[in-house]
Amino acid sequence: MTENDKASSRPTVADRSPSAAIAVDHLVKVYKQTRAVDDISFTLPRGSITGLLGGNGAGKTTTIAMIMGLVLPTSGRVQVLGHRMPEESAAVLGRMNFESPYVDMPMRLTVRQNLTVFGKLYAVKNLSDRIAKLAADLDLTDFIDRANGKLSAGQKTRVALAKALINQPELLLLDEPTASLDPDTADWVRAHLERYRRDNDATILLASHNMLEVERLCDRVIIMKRGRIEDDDAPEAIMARYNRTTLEEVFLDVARGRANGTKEAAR
Ligand SMILES: Nc1ncnc2c1ncn2[C@@H]1O[C@H](COP(=O)(O)OP(=O)(O)OP(=O)(O)O)[C@@H](O)[C@H]1O
Repeated sequence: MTENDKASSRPTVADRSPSAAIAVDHLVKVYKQTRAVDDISFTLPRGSITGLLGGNGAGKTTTIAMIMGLVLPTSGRVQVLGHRMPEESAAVLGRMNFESPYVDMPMRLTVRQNLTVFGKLYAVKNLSDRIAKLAADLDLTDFIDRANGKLSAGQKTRVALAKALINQPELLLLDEPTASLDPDTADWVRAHLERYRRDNDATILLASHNMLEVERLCDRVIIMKRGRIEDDDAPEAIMARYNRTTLEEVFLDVARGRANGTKEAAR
C-alpha cells in the first residue's frame, strides 16, 4: 500500500460518523525536541477492538494520553464518543476508563478501599454490589482486604483491571494490559477483556508490545513509527501485505525499515 493509498483509505474528519467511539484527525504533539505524534488520523467504530503497535518511543502512550484529554495536542482534533477532547471531557470521562500497569494505585489502601475511592469518583451506583461482582469476575476475593502494596504484580494487574471496569466503561483504553503477567494470567486477562467487550458492546484500544495478544484480540491494528501511522488494517490483511504469517515478523520488518521492500515483494 502506498502513502497515497493509505491516505485515501484512512478515515478523516469528513467521514466521522456519530457512532464513532474515537475520531482522531491530523493529531500532532510536539515536545521541545520531539515530534512525539506527527499528523495521525483514524476513526474507531463503537464495539471495535484495536491494537496500537509500535516500538519504544513510537508515540502510543502520547496518543492515548491525548485521547483521554490528559495531554494537549499541539494541533489536530480528538473526539471521544462524539465529544471534543479535552474541551468536552466532562461529558465523557464517566463513560470511559484507562488501565496501565505502570500507573500505581495507592499502596496503603486495601483493594476494596481503592475500588471504593475510584467507584465514588465515577459516581457508580450500588457500588458495593459492583465491587463484589468485579471481585468475583476477576478473582480478587482472596486478597480484597489486603493493602495494594502487598500484592504480587499479577494480582495488582487484576486489581487495576477491576478499577478500569468499575464504571462499566463504553470505551476502555489499555496501555500494555498484560505486561509482567505470567502466560496463564495474561491469557486469562485477555479472555476477560474479550468477554467484557462482547457483553457490553464496548470499544477497546490497547497499546501492546505483545504481538500474539494483538493477533488474538484485535480486529484492527494501527502500527506507529516515529509518531506516524505506518499501517492500519485488519491483522490478517497486514500480514498478507507484508507476506508474513505473524505480526511479530511484520513488527520487525517495520522496525528495521524493511516495510516497503517486503510489501512490494508481496504484491
Ligand atoms: N512529557 C514528555 N516530554 C518530552 N518528551 C516526551 C514526553 N513524553 C513522551 N516524550 C517523547 O515522545 C516520544 C513518544 O513517546 P511515547 O511514550 O508516546 O511512546 P510509546 O510508543 O508509548 O513508547 P513505549 O513503547 O516505550 O512506551 C518519545 O520520543 C518520548 O521520549
